[in-house]
Amino acid sequence: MIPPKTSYLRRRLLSFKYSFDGIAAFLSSEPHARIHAAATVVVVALGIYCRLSPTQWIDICIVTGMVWVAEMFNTVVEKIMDHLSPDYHPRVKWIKDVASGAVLIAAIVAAITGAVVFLPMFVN
Ligand SMILES: Nc1ncnc2c1ncn2[C@@H]1O[C@H](COP(=O)(O)OP(=O)(O)OP(=O)(O)O)[C@@H](O)[C@H]1O
Repeated sequence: MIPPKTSYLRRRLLSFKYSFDGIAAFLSSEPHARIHAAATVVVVALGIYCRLSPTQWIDICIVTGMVWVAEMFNTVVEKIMDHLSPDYHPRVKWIKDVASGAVLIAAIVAAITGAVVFLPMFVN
């Protein structure tokens, strides 16, 4: 917790630090996160190799970011539910399944976008 008398600027800097701590915790504790990181590196390398246009880079950045955000929120939902309700409960199943469905939608949209951007460069 940030002490109440901390200056505004220092509060903002500490908030950034905690956010980066969260990203580092996600990367170090979740195998899915490392798979996403590897996939992101491959996509960026492919984008550089294919000399994507600025618009194509924006498309790829948006869908890649969507997958990261969905996966991180899904993980948070899982952790919250495991903490609050470790035993089997149909409502927990509903909550976890919907959160996981959000990740699937983001992944499908990313896959379609990736195919639309990259496939024409290799098929012609
Ligand atoms: N406490 C519970 N009560 C009811 N169903 C649960 C519970 N915990 C898990 N499940 C079911 O098992 C599925 C997987 O949940 P789990 O917490 O193991 O996620 P996971 O396998 O780590 O998911 P991911 O692959 O997204 O990381 C859930 O989507 C849900 O259907």
